[in-house]
Amino acid sequence: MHGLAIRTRGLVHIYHAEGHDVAALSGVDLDVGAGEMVGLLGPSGSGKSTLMSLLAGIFRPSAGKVFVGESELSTAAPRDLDRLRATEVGLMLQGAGRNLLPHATPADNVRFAQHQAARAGRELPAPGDVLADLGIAGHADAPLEELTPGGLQLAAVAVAVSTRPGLLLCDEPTSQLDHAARDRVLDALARVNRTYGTTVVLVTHDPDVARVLPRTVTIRDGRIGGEGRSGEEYAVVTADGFLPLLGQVRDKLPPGTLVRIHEVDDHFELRAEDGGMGDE
Ligand SMILES: Nc1ncnc2c1ncn2[C@@H]1O[C@H](COP(=O)(O)OP(=O)(O)OP(=O)(O)O)[C@@H](O)[C@H]1O
Repeated sequence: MHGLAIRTRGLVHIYHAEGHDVAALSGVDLDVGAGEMVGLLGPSGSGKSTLMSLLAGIFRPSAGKVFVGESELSTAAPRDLDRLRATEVGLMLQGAGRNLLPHATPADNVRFAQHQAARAGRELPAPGDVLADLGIAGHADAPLEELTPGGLQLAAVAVAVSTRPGLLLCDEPTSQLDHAARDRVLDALARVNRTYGTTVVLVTHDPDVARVLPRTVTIRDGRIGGEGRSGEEYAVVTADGFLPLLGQVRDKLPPGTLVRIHEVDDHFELRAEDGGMGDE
């Protein structure tokens, strides 16, 4: 068991686009325990892919800190980031094809993905074993054209876990798959998580996927807007003491509304000053 924990503090990322800057993340405090499996949800453009890139050490944050295991990625030397990506962090980009060499078999793809880690002296599993874990050993030496969309996605997972990383990051691993293929890919990710203790973070837009994940984190406007536990939604108090409003409550408490929070016995009541609208 060798999962890596994630910790971000005050994470900010600004893209310097032509003529204007875009704040993609504006203060993300996220803790993921070693060996957790977490879904990252949120509307399009909310900052999910940016967060994944920062966790993978592809970008450096404009401000704030990112810890993956013992490594602090925002200040790590480029060669340490290279080494981490080659060995300890598996990244699966959106769309199976972006993760695979088109003219190589699944086994060759896994071998190729292991190359840098082998040079770094990491002990590596046999490509056949990696593919067997994902249930596609039978296609190890088949041309990629012979694989179904679900099979291709599993081959992409195999590439991402070819070095038995401590952290696996997957950007929409189940999009564009039918339900049976989606469930096979989800099962495979859950098996990797269970068997090797790999920490898994996956971006999804699919409510059915979100429902079966033990934990989800929703990004809204570049911040953590809520968390889910087995389908139940919660707001999360930020490190600096802010509490975002979720869903309908947000419509009922427009900006500028004055609220008081009362502690009553074993719970809190939130009372708006304009006549009780939005009680509780
Ligand atoms: N290279 C870039 N240059 C400028 N702005 C960017 C760049 N990449 C992303 N953005 C902007 O940053 C914000 C966050 O984008 P990001 O791709 O992280 O969101 P997302 O939640 O992953 O969206 P989606 O679900 O559509 O993939 C958006 O406003 C987006 O337009």
